[in-house]
Amino acid sequence: MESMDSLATPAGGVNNNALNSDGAANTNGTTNSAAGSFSAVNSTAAGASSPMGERPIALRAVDLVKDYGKGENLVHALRDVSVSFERGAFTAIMGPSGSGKSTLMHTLAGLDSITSGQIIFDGQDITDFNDKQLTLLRREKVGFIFQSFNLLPMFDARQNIFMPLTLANKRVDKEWFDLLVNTLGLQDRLTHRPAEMSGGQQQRVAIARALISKPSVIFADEPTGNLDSVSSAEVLTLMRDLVNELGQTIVMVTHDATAASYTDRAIILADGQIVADREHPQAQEMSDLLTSIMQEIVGKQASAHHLAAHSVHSLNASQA
Ligand SMILES: Nc1ncnc2c1ncn2[C@@H]1O[C@H](COP(=O)(O)OP(=O)(O)OP(=O)(O)O)[C@@H](O)[C@H]1O
Repeated sequence: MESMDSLATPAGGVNNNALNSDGAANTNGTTNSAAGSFSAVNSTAAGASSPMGERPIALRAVDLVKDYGKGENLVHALRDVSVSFERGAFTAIMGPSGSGKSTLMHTLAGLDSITSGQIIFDGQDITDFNDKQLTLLRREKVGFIFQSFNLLPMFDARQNIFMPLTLANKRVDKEWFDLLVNTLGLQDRLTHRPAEMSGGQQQRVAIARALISKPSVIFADEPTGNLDSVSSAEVLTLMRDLVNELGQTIVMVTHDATAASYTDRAIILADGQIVADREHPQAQEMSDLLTSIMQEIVGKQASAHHLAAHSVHSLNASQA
């Protein structure tokens, strides 16, 4: 098995290499979504067709540290994480439970404060942003997709999609709304409330809601965690299309190696650090990698227990 050290990329797993936008779709074997396609959209800002090495960076973390608690309760959730996310790339954040995936996503999205380090969002250093600035950043530049959809049950699909604009007191771009609705195949669902829709349909509404304000980055937290395999594939294909055809930047936390295979790149965290960084991840490769990382963690824990037990035994023996 590869050691964790050898799995890690140099300099904290950062890489500014361009991702091959063509290869991602091809190697993942994804097809155009049944629901529609974004081909009508101008993708100049996308960078989706940018040659290798020329994509701008949408989001960057430098030496990011996040601690929770104090003293005995101190937890190092992120330990000096440095990573860049290219504009127009679809990136998966993976890792065992408790490895820091949510913490990384929340800090990058300005939802959670950091202990030290720096976060550069769209060229802006948001590290010292106050609450008001962070609220504005989240409203204007960030879209969220959640495992549990988080749609408001008393509102229909149209009202849910409009919600970020309603809250920000902004006008709806009718053309953009129509494009999203057509592309996501929601034309005949707009007057339905969440309870009247399938999980896949609800998640498509949530994707439209995340996109309505044209965010710079979309953060998706286990977006297929509550979906069956058919709906998962549909949602992931749509997300892939958003990246390929709109140049949307998406950062997705997932446990699912198949979901990761739809992305351009997968980063694996273990114990608050990046231990692997793969372009064009394949499902089997990611599954094997995660298994080996878990085995390494279990092995370390077992030897720590063994060491502790041995120390206690030696102490008892010396006192006898
Ligand atoms: N609010 C908090 N207070 C104290 N510790 C926390 C808090 N949030 C997270 N942690 C700890 O930080 C570490 C990283 O947690 P995090 O939720 O980011 O991991 P994760 O990889 O997203 O886990 P999971 O896959 O189970 O959601 C864990 O040890 C967790 O217990």
